[in-house]
Amino acid sequence: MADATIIDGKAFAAGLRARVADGVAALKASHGVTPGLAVVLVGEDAASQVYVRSKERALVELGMNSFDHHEPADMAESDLLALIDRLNADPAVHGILVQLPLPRHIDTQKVLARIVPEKDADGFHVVNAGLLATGQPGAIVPCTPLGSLLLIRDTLGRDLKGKRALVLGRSNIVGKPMAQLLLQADCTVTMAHSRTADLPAECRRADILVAAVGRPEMVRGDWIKPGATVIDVGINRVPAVGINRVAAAEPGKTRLVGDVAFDEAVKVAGAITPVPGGVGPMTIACLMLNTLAAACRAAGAPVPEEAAL
Ligand SMILES: Nc1nc2c(c(=O)[nH]1)N[C@@H](CN(C=O)c1ccc(C(=O)N[C@@H](CCC(=O)O)C(=O)O)cc1)CN2
Repeated sequence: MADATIIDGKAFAAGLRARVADGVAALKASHGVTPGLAVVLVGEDAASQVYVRSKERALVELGMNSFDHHEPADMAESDLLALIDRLNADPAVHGILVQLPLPRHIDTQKVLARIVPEKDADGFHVVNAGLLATGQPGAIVPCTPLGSLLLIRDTLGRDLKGKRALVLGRSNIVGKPMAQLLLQADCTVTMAHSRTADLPAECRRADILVAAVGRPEMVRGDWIKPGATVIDVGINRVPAVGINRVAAAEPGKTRLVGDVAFDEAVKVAGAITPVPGGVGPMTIACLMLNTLAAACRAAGAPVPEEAAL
């Protein structure tokens, strides 16, 4: 059997970003509005700093305003809530993003709930989760599941009716919204997690397998149905030689792996996302899309089709 098609998330994300840039220019021309995203980072988490810088750079590249708020790790929760109140009230801010994880002394749910739902560029607010779960229009969809769906559609076409989909992982920001999106697309959806009985057998039934469990290379090649579409959401940093290998790792050197054992899975799947270069780049591209969509809604302009599920 031929190896799987590699789903090039980096290339798809570049195309999506170009479409967002066109949309931004069109909104400026038609309504005189420049979309703006407030990017809030609390603390010095190294990975978060990298992601936030990428987001701020992307906003500027696409012609949008980036309102950067980099706050100290010991910022009081009440001060963060007050900042969000100010951003909620600022008409130049169409979207608000609070980079996660937040420092432990801050209640994440309380902070996310404070963002007004129409500026919730991440789609994490319970109102947006509720709109998505009840299939109502206007939901802002979380970026990673939205990006994953766009890659699935690009691979399999828009008609996913009757396909068996398995979502491995039940987080509020990936697993649950991903399952809702696939359900809305008329897939038969199973949600699985670390406690699921006979997980390999459950996975083997899936035409579409989305792995978002945060465990390096957990999904093995023989868990995959031949020809399945595999979307690997995991981004795990491991010692350079990797897990499950005998040789010692070079001290200090790391590499990224997904939740799927890629070298095994690529021999069985029909199509698969790599890590890096698969779902990851779609997360930031979809944040740009959600910001444009929020600005369009605020201006009474049509919302880009890819954001209006
Ligand atoms: N408020 C949010 N916080 C977090 C989110 C989120 O969507 N909203 N997601 C993650 C981190 N994240 C964006 O914030 C993110 C993760 C990974 C990538 C990405 O492009 N990954 C690359 C590899 C990058 C590397 O070399 O380290 C890839 O997979 O190709 C982008 C964004 C947690 N927090």
